[in-house]
Amino acid sequence: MHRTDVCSVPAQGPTLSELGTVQTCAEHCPECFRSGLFFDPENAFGRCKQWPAPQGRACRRFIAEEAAASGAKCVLTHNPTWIIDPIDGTCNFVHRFPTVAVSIGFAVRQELEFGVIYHCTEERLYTGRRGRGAFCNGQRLRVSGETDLSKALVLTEIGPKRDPATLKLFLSNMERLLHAKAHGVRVIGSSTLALCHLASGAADAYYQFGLHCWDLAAATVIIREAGGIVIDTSGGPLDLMACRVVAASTREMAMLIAQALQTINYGRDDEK
Ligand SMILES: O=P([O-])([O-])O[C@@H]1[C@H](O)[C@H](O)[C@@H](O)[C@H](O)[C@H]1O
Ligand SMILES: [Mg+2]
Repeated sequence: MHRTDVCSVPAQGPTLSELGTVQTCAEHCPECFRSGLFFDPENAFGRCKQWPAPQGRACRRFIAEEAAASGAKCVLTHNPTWIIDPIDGTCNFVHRFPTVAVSIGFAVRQELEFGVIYHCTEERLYTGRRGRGAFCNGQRLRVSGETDLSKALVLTEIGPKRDPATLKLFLSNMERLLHAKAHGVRVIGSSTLALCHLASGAADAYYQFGLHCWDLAAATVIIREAGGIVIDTSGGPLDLMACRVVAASTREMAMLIAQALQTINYGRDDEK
């Protein structure tokens, strides 16, 4: 992915460079940034002095859905890492259901620094940078702040497994939330965009088993910067590689949902 591909996205909001991405890169690794290596995956291997990689391996790394599908390992090291889902909502895309996004997150020292999610059909660019806020086409994002489940719109996604035991757990989790009187439960077919709806206040909570780090990385920064909470389904801190999440507009709401859920085991991204 070249910088110009992202920066030419037709949106009224901040471009990636306006967002501070370029500065982030420059701060983290001035030498690579000056030499232009930062955005060039072809040249990104073993040439960064700021983060010398053992045995000449890449100092800037990429974790991406299609790379993982071709057998690449998902390992989040301390090196600067792009975490990419080139098309989220693939099933929607195939059916021309217009809920499809591109998601790009960036982590340094295992800390999520910024995220960009582009809702292609709506031309909405969601951005978030740690400590600098979250925006959609230039408008500041704020979560709803809802704490009452009976007033909450809760989003989830089905996940890829369709065996009877998994489906039973999935449906039973939804049933538990409906029994707990959630105002509504929705499945829209794109975890990244569902998480953006939470960040914008259009939904109040999200949970899922079976999503991946590339579905979560960018959205996590955007939600946190919009004032929301992103945690593990156990109620503990988020584990980006654990293929599960609860996100909500408040900690209270996140804990209510975490406590209602039965675990569906999808393994870990970094053990596949
Ligand atoms: O395969 P993909 O369309 O990029 O991403 C998937 C979608 O967001 C889907 O709704 C969700 O259930 C999966 O967990 C995601 O991995
Ligand atoms: Mg995806």
